Amino acid sequence: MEIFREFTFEAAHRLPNVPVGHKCGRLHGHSYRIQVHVESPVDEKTGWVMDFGDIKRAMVPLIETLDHHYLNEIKGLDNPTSEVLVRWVWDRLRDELPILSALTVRETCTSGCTYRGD
Ligand SMILES: Nc1nc2c(c(=O)[nH]1)N=C([C@H](O)[C@H](O)COP(=O)(O)OP(=O)(O)OP(=O)(O)O)CN2
Ligand SMILES: [Zn+2]
Repeated sequence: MEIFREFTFEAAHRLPNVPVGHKCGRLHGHSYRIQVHVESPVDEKTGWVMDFGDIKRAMVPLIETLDHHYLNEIKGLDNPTSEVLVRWVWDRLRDELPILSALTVRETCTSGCTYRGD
């Protein structure tokens, strides 16, 4: 079974590689949302895949690195598209959460990116 927990953070960014005049080349910010999905059989005794609190504990250091920061200044995020950001989070979370199955990053209510490690 797959469960998820959602996190939010606020951050500024600009996309340095977009065509001249593209709005995303200008400094702007988003209220990002990240869904962290984990998948494994439901444990018979606990009745859960894993404690939601343990997902939170794994994510907190990453959220602290991202929240209210200028993403372009963070190592590995010099071109902070949703696609780059979702891989950046995956690479830092996978060791803490071996049953990580998917990550969805939303920049806006209508735009986002899902990564399953492939
Ligand atoms: N594939 C991607 N395309 C875009 C990304 C991205 O990370 N990956 N990022 C952006 C910008 O960051 C932009 O701020 C968000 O894009 P968009 O959905 O266009 O935002 P709007 O809310 O302004 O959408 P409108 O429908 O134009 O109001 C752009 N593209
Ligand atoms: Zn943006």
